Parts: sequence; C-alpha cells; structure tokens
Amino acid sequence: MPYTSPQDILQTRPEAHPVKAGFAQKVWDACLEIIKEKINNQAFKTWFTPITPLNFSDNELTIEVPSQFFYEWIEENYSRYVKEALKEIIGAEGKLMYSIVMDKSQGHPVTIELPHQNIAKSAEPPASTIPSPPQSADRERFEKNRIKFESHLNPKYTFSSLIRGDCNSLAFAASKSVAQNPGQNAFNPLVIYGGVGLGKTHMMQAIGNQVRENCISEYVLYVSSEKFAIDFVNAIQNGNIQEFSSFYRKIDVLIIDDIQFFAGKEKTQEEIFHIFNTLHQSNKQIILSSDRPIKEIKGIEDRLISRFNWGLSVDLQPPDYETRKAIIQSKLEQNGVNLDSTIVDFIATNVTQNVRELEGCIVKLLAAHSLFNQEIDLAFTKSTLKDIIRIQSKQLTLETIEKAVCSYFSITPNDLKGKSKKKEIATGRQIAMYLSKELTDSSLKTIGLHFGGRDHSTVIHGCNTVSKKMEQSMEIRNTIEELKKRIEIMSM
Ligand SMILES: Nc1ncnc2c1ncn2[C@@H]1O[C@H](COP(=O)(O)OP(=O)(O)OP(=O)(O)O)[C@@H](O)[C@H]1O
Repeated sequence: MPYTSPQDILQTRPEAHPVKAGFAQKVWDACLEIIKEKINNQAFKTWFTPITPLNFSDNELTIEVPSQFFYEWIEENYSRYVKEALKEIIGAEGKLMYSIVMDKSQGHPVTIELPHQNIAKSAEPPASTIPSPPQSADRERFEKNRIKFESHLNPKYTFSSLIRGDCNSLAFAASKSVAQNPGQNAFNPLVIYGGVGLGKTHMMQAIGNQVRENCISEYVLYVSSEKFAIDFVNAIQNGNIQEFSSFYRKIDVLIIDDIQFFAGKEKTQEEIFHIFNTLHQSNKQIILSSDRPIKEIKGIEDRLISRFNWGLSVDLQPPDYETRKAIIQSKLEQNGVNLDSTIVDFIATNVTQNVRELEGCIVKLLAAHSLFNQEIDLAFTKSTLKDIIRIQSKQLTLETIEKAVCSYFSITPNDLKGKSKKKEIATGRQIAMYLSKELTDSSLKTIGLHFGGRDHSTVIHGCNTVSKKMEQSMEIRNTIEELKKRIEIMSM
C-alpha cells in the first residue's frame, strides 16, 4: 500500500470519537511502513503480518496478537520500533494496547488485554501458566510410567548444552516456551527447519528432555521419519497396525525428525495425518523437523502440509562467528581442554556452515594430539584439519590473496603496495597481510616485501590491528569470511 504520511492520517482522524477499526488499520499500516524499513524481511513477515489492528481511540491503538508468547516476543524485541513508529504517526501521546488471542484452536478466541511495557523480561511464559505435574499417588504412577517408557531421547541434548546465538534465537525461545507448556501453546506443531548439522535434532530433543525432567508429560517420544515409516510397514506386514496406531495416539509429546523423508510415502502420510489429528485435538504437542521450509517439501499431501503449518515454523541458520567461537569453547570445556585463541579463531573462521563439522574438527584435533603426543599449535591444527578446512597453504600464493583483496575493495595492486593512507587502501593492505599470514606459510619478511617492501614489524602491526578489529566489528569478520571464500574458490 502506498505510504500515508503522518499528516495525512491525522487530517483524516475523526476528532473526539472513539475511532473505528478502519482508522486503526490506517494507523497500523502507516506504522508498518516505518517498521518495515528498520527490521529484516523475515522478521517482519514472522512477527508483524500476523498482527491485526483492532481499535483506535483516545490516542490508543489496540493490536491483536496470536499468543502470549507472541506478545512477549514483540515487547522484548520490537517494541522500540513500534513505539517510534507510533510516535511518528500519532505523536508522543500515542499509546499501544495488546489484545492476546489465548486459544484460537478451540474456535472461540479468548482475548486478554495488556498494556504496552507491562511484561517480564523473559520470553518464556509466566510461571503461573506452566502446568504442574500430577500430585501424590498419580505422580508416583506417572513417574513410573515415564521412566519405563522408552523415549529414545539422547540425554546429552539439553538446552544447557545448546549455545544460543542470532542464528537460533527464535527457535530457542519458541522451543523453551513449548517445553514449559507442551500442547497448551500457539506453536502446535512446532516446526524447526534448517540445513544439515545445524542443531535441529538437538533442539527438539532438548524440548523432550526438559518436558521429561520436569515431569510435565508422561509419554514423550522421539522418532526419525525413517524409523516411523519402517515400523509402519512392518506393522502392516505383521498384522499389528492396530497396536501401532494406538501406541502413537497415546503420546503426549511426539517429536518427528526429518519429515522430508515422508515425501512420496502415501500410506505413511495417511497414518501420520490421522495421528496428527488425534493428538492435536487432544492438545498433545507435536514437534517436527525438516531440512527445508514445509512449503518447499515436494510429494507431501496438501492436507498434511496445511496441518504442519498450523503452528509455528522457525528456522536455524548457520552460526555466526561469535556463536561458532562459543560452540568451540563449550566443546573444549566439555573435553577439559584449553586451546590458544588463535586456534579457536582459525577453526571458527574457516568452518562456517555446519556445527557437526565444527565438532568434527575438535574431535579430530584432540585425537591427533593424543596419538602423536604433540602440542596443539596453529601449524599442527592446519595440518591435522587440512581435509576438513580446504584452504591449504601450498595451493595459495600471495598473488591470489592480493587479487582477491584488490577486487573486493576495488583498488589496484599498485594502491595495495603503495604508500596511500586512504582508509579503504590501508585497511585492504592490512587485511591482505593478515590473510597472508593466516593462510600461507610465507614468512613475515616475505609478506612485507610482497606488499610494498615493508618490514616485518609493519606486517605484525597490520595483523594485530585486523585481529583486534575482528573482535569488535561484525563487518570486518564478514569481510574476512567473504574474502576467504573467494580465495578458496580462486585457489581450487
Ligand atoms: N547451537 C549449538 N550449540 C551446541 N551444539 C550444537 C549447536 N547446534 C548444533 N550443535 C551440535 O551439532 C551436532 C549436530 O546437530 P544436530 O544433529 O542436532 O543437527 P541436525 O540439524 O539435526 O542435522 P541433520 O540435518 O544432519 O539431521 C550435534 O552434536 C549438536 O549437539
């Protein structure tokens, strides 16, 4: 919709009357135009498109949000933008009110109203909404069953062993919310999707483990789609289908991994459809994972896809540099090992797309260390991990680094080797030196000579400056990562 200026809106605003929803819509649309400019597209779609403006009166805009969690998330993360937009549209006296739909699935939305800025800091549901475990005799039976029941959960996969970063913060918050209140929230099913080795299984099992630990639900089951499909076929062949179906219908929290494997398996999908309906209708929690967004899975029936979309879909992105470093540190701590920060940096900078691969590097490094009884320094790390980290010193020349840096900063080799102190050129020169030191075995003297006949102390200074800037600036880290990718491609 075309942008309506704050003045346009105020001019059309009826003076002393409570204002109808049409006007609330106008105010909200204008707010959205402003908010859209300030946050990324994905966040905008996830958090702002589900909001409905309800009413505007006495300078107060009421917006309807789908759940308590949604309200808390908006307040925690985006209220600043909403406030700024409201101020721009209505003026400093503009107020925001939330109306929360408590339970849309029952067909009768129940709304509660909450003023802006009236929430606890945490994005988790208030303690009063967490169901308490059953009491006394019931509890004894409950715990017995819970212990007897084979959940197929790996006890290692907990929230506390999962590092939280920008890459997984929404999935993390939603998962914790589900773990505290399974089946009784707006995220049913909760779908976690993302690329290989990014922590989908870990995140889903952390929910299951927490639910079990807190005795919230009796029957928590983790199953891979493949196992489900195989068990289903076996049940048909052995005439046990009744038993199979009733087993799944009694589950309280059903976690199914890698649902993309259901593609093309029509009979299995039909069974899942009926199980899904039974569980969902009885407010049992369903948690699913997939390697891609639900709408991109081909070969799954529309009616199933539409059900999978009833709750919340959250994605896991490859971890950013800081999160990668934190994951490496935590894996080292678990192994009781302390490594120099240059080695942690080296791994974090070079393994960017997959947490499993990050873990693989640590395991390999520690194994090689104990086998060869050799100190873990940068040279040992590079040679041990050369199959995983494809940048290899012997393939790389200083010319390749020079070319990549020049093209990235749009400068010439003469600029790079010359004396100019212009910011772009001086930064490019220092980054070229840093990359040469990190990615090749060239001596400081050789690097200095190559980049304009400088001495080794200038190279050390350049490298240290870049390392420090990387600690402080995401932009520089992204630049280094991007350059490494380009250099890797150029030297293949
Ligand atoms: N944020 C994180 N913090 C700590 N460890 C993590 C994190 N993300 C992933 N891991 C670890 O990385 C490994 C791979 O994670 P996981 O198996 O959950 O990934 P996945 O997305 O399910 O992979 P796949 O697509 O292959 O099924 C696990 O050992 C997990 O503990």
